[in-house]
Amino acid sequence: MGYQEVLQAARERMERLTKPPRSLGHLEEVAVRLAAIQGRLKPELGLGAVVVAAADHGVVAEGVSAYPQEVTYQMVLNFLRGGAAINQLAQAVGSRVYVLDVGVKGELPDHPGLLKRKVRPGTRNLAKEPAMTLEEAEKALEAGREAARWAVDQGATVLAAGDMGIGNTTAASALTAGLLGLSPERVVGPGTGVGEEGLRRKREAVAQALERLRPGMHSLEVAAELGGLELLAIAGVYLEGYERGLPLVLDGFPVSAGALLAFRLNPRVKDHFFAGHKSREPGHGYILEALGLKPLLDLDLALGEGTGAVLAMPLLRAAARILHMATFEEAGVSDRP
Ligand SMILES: O=C(O)c1ccc[n+]([C@@H]2O[C@H](COP(=O)([O-])O)[C@@H](O)[C@H]2O)c1
Ligand SMILES: Cc1cc2nc[nH]c2cc1C
Repeated sequence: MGYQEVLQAARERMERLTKPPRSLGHLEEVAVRLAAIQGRLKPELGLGAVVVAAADHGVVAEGVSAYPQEVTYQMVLNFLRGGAAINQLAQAVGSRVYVLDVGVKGELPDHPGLLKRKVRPGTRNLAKEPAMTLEEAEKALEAGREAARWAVDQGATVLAAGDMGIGNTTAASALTAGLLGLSPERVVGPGTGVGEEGLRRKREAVAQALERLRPGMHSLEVAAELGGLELLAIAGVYLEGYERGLPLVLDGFPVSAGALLAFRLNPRVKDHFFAGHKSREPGHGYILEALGLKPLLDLDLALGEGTGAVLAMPLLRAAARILHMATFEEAGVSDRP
């Protein structure tokens, strides 16, 4: 049975389960979509994994972040030592963390939880010139695919992407504006917390980058122009995760910008997408709207790293169990007055 047939059969089963219709709210749609993705009426989720893609951004030279560039490198070390939010939240929900260096400035140590696939030490400044070449974009995408294969081969049954990159909300804003045809004013937000002046510089940087786009450009060319390397890797994580048949959980703004790119490269990935949460960053809402996704959580998070995605994984796991409930007929429960 194909995706649509299982989806239909799961919807029919949902109507016969021992509960009033639609009483499990949005989790019911999550459950039937999980059934369709897994091709079985009683879906089940085991191990979860998050691939945290990290890279630096030349656009930090424009003064667009509240933090210095070296925080990217320092936070990757923190991920490897288990001291970051994603480590603790992933541990709390029983999810694995895989770190991917696709463009961090500086030499990182070898570590069993780190895939070293640096394409270049950070993007070029997207306000002034293309963030990367098309060849570099393709390499970053492939690095994300490889990281996803690593996670799946180690037993992941549900996959998320996370991001780390000082300056990446500027790149994510540019990519979102470029792919959706939105103005910088609508998509640019405070990121790590820049003030009014910083916001003005961010909007200006995005506007300068958008001027280089030409009608009819391929999505991958747009992404190479705007960056960043980790956003391309994230698109690769989702494309590979889709091809391996896994449910895919989105995180906040930068991760969702990568997911939007994945959707443009293969629209079918959307069947496997779940929006983990709604970020505080204003541009995120436009992406979720464009993808037709309803976020599972709304906790005022604005961290990234995949935190909102792993927090939603227990909800997905629980939703899958709904289809294991007894039907009215099986349980001998009356279903009419
Ligand atoms: O996930 C989000 O929605 C999100 C919102 C704001 C900031 N971040 C994180 O903060 C960093 C980018 O912020 P900035 O201000 O340096 O562009 C990057 O490491 C992201 O993971 C993430
Ligand atoms: C400390 C810190 C941690 C982060 N995690 C993701 N983005 C981040 C940005 C900063 C500044």
